[in-house]
Amino acid sequence: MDTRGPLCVGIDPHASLLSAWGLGDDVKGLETFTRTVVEALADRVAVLKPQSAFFERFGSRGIAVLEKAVEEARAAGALVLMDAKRGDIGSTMGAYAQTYLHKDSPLFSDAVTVSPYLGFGSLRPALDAAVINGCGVFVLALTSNPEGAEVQRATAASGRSLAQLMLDHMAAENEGAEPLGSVGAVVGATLGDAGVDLAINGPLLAPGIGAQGATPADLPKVFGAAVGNVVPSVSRGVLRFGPDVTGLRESASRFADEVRAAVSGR
Ligand SMILES: O=c1ccn([C@@H]2O[C@H](COP(=O)(O)O)[C@@H](O)[C@H]2O)c(=O)[nH]1
Repeated sequence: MDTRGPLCVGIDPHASLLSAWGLGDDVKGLETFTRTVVEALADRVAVLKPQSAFFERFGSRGIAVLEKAVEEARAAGALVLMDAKRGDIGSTMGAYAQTYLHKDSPLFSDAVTVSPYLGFGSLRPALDAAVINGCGVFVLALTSNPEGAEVQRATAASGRSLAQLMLDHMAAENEGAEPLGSVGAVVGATLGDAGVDLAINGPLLAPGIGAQGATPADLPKVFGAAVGNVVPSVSRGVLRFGPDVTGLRESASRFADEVRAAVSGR
């Protein structure tokens, strides 16, 4: 993030994008789409975020495309954040941790998104694996979709919102870590003022820029004093400029410039 700027670009091979790129909605189309994005961006953006669902829908052959993309993106110097939003009882979380956060796994990634809504403690195997293996987890706090609020803004027994309760757990995990801890939060860029304490001493993934209507200019309002720790994420907003490699690069570069201007106030 220091050398490349904080932008994260999502790899979301929607059927509609495959079609717009002149590709089939099949494994060959998926492979061409993914390779094009990785070749265009992995040597320049800080983070690439494959959305696992779009690969899983093609079964084992889709997963094979995903494995190759993870390996090639990391080899080109991008961090890979696997957007899989896993969450389960602790014993099953252990298997998810092995899938994404263990070095000998074919899907080993720099970080994975997880859901804490089976209880923050259920994430323990992933939290521990992240620290041991030098990786990260991004925990859902306040998601970018409007439906999220009915759960995430609900009041917990402590009187805090559920999202704040989760953020407080994240802050405890990251306490004392420098420069930032291994536990990040997912907080949508679409929220207006987030209205929670985001001082978790960890990175803040901000999806929702582009197709969901948020812009980089919204980041200071949503994140306040924590804006310097934000990793803004755009998928369709960049991908719609493909398959032209220059189009993809220019679009990512425009978003990166807008983020820089918004965060520095210039
Ligand atoms: O709160 C969340 C968490 C994750 N996402 C994911 O990010 C991308 C957004 O894609 P766009 O095309 O930029 O809208 C997608 O993979 C979501 O599953 C999110 O949107 N909000």
